[in-house]
Amino acid sequence: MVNKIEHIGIAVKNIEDANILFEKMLGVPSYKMEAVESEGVLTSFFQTGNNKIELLVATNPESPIAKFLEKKGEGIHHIAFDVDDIESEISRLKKEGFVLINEVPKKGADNKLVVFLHPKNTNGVLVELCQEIK
Ligand SMILES: CC[C@H](C(=O)O)C(=O)SCCNC(=O)CCNC(=O)[C@H](O)C(C)(C)COP(=O)(O)OP(=O)(O)OC[C@H]1O[C@@H](n2cnc3c(N)ncnc32)[C@H](O)[C@@H]1OP(=O)(O)O
Ligand SMILES: [Co+2]
Repeated sequence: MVNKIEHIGIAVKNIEDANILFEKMLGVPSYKMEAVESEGVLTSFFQTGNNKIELLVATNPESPIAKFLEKKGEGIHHIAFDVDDIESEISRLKKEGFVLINEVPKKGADNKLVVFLHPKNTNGVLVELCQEIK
């Protein structure tokens, strides 16, 4: 079951500047900054009500965020959904014909297991599924 939107990922060039901007915009400070080496990203999370924003800056030139910024500039990078059982969602979505970028869940930020669906058959939207690590 795909539940609520877990976070919206936004690619930024400078995380310090973006933190200041989003704190002004949302009226709350970032509650957590966390590097995810495997993705070559440093993340910064904001929460307003039930909504989360994940700011992402590249920590190396091979990072997907570096490539995205080069190609498209700053902006919305992905939409993440909360799921109860990531393994069953993987098999369900594969049966539905979606292309998974990683078929084995990997450790994401904010204590989650994550997989990504390729934007080529999601109407151009990079979709992430997140399961809370209990
Ligand atoms: C996991 C930590 C954290 C968390 O929440 O816990 C994160 O969210 S980390 C986020 C960063 N990690 C990822 O994005 C992993 C999944 N992404 C990838 O594997 C790649 O970025 C991929 C496969 C989506 C694209 O990589 P590729 O090397 O193929 O780049 P191209 O520029 O050649 O793109 C191919 C094609 O896809 C379009 N594209 C790329 N990125 C996006 C995007 N974010 N949203 C929509 N579309 C995207 C790109 O425009 C190309 O389309 P084309 O029509 O061929 O121009
Ligand atoms: Co994310």
